[in-house]
Amino acid sequence: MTPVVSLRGVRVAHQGRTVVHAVDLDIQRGSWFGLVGANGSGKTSLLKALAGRLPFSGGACLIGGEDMIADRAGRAEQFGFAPPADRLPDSLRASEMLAFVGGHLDRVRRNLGPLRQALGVDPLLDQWIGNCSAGMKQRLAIAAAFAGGQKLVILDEPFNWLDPVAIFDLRLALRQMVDDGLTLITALHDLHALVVACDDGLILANGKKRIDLSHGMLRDAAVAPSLFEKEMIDILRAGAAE
Ligand SMILES: Nc1ncnc2c1ncn2[C@@H]1O[C@H](COP(=O)(O)OP(=O)(O)OP(=O)(O)O)[C@@H](O)[C@H]1O
Repeated sequence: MTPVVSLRGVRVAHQGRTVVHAVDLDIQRGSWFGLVGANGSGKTSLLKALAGRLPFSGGACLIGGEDMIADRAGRAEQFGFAPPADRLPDSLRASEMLAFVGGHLDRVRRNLGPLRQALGVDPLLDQWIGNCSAGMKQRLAIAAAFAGGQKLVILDEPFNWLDPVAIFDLRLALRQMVDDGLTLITALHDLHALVVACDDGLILANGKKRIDLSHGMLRDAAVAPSLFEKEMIDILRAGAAE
């Protein structure tokens, strides 16, 4: 099967310092890809570049078979991307922010599908964003990534700040959307979420690919999660020590 996203040797730099080094990855359409790595390992930089919020400084980026390495605006159109929850505009109501992203609130509601219920979006719509708690802002940031209706969505640590019920409901709703054709790419720190939700993934260490997490590895991990956790922690510790 041809991957919908294919990266070859991509690099990302901040102020001339390369923080993502020659990463290769392939993501299949209708799958959930999990990116794992230590703090500062380059996950956000890689995801922002893929979503067109940063330039790549080298490599090849094929999306739907089209080379988009130099087309930041094109990548930004292709991907729904959650803004950082603490950067949402305080002076807007949630409904205004979501309508701004999605064009019209009715369209936003349709695009959210099962997330509308899972994130409890409706009771938040009339709230001023500046009056929302950290978890409420996180729900709105995730909703913003889906408001435009893209079939490729990137979420950077989506479960941060959410309460246990919201984490559970969000995971199930996202999985349902992936099973219905969404391609989802998430940075994750939670190895449990990686195992129960993701189809494939990779571990980044110091901006380099450490290992691919294949579908088979993640299915085996679901059978022996403690063993998998220990192996992953050893890999992450070794990567951080290099
Ligand atoms: N705006 C920036 N300007 C300069 N350097 C940056 C900037 N953003 C990130 N970096 C650097 O890039 C490297 C990778 O950071 P990045 O945020 O991509 O890591 P991460 O894996 O997402 O980390 P975390 O798990 O803590 O969110 C770090 O060394 C960081 O200091």
